[in-house]
Amino acid sequence: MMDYSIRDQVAVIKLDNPPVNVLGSAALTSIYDGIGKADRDPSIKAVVICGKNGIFCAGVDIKELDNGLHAPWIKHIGDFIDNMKKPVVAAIEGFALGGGLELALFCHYRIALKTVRVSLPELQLGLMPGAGGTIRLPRAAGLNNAFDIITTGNRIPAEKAAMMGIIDQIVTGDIIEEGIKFVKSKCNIDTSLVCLRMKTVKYSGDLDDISEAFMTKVKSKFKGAIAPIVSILEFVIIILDLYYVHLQSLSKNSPTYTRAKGTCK
Ligand SMILES: CC(C)(COP(=O)(O)OP(=O)(O)OC[C@H]1O[C@@H](n2cnc3c(N)ncnc32)[C@H](O)[C@@H]1OP(=O)(O)O)[C@@H](O)C(=O)NCCC(=O)NCCSC(=O)/C=C/CCCCCCCCCCCCC(=O)O
Repeated sequence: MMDYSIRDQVAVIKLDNPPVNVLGSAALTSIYDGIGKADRDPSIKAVVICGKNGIFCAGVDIKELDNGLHAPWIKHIGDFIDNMKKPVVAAIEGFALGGGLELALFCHYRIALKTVRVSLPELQLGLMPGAGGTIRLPRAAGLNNAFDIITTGNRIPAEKAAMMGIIDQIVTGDIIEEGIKFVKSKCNIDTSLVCLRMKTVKYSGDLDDISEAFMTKVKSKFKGAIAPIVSILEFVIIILDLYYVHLQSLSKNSPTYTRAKGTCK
């Protein structure tokens, strides 16, 4: 499910679940174990996560979702990386889709070949991007881009993703070599400064206007399946309301305040 190797004090965790490196229970366990091993090993200075077979990852194994994925749930990997002092880079080729993009967003950095496509297609499958996509994508790409990517499921080419802030660097050549070179240059960086979860969401305009506009768009697009879509979007909106930072400054009459307050425990 995963190859673990060490190159020049960098741990290389290579997903190996042919043909498209989906994340089932066994793959998730091996990634979690690999990251833990790299973190505990004092000789390791940084980590590269990449995929075999010319693809980073096609997401969570849809076939396993019916039966329920077993621990460690993908979010545990994100929680672990969030607290790591050693930098972790996702070295992406092919596709990073759904949980695959969410795994990449857990990492401190993302580099990609020009031919890469990324997306969060969960909504089209009746799922929500519940492995951190709703939290991290807006922090990488800004609110409008994130809503657009989440609600359309469109595959975003690498260069556009880089302009949005999802990809840190486009590279050519061998993606693993590039990953090692890149992450070695980040060994002295305070990872908490590049941890997406710690960042605030950039947006321009009024939060209520932005969210209502997207809600209207989604309602018209998913006719007949409004309830789950709306609840997914409500979830996204509530996260984006940034209660910790933003709630205090909202007018008590704002719909955003009412919605967030009612849901925030
Ligand atoms: C573009 C592709 C990747 C490749 O295309 P191609 O080369 O043409 O190959 P294919 O023929 O399409 O595929 C080859 C085979 O692989 C199978 N395949 C592909 N993708 C998957 C997949 N994701 N799962 C299973 N199997 C897959 C395919 O069927 C072929 O098999 P076979 O040869 O026919 O047998 C292309 O394949 C493609 O586009 N794939 C689909 C990509 C996709 O849609 N990905 C998204 C998957 S969903 C996901 O990732 C979801 C993530 C988050 C889930 C959240 C769930 C809800 C959470 C609840 C919230 C509450 C939790 C709170 C917990 C807490 O707080 O703690």
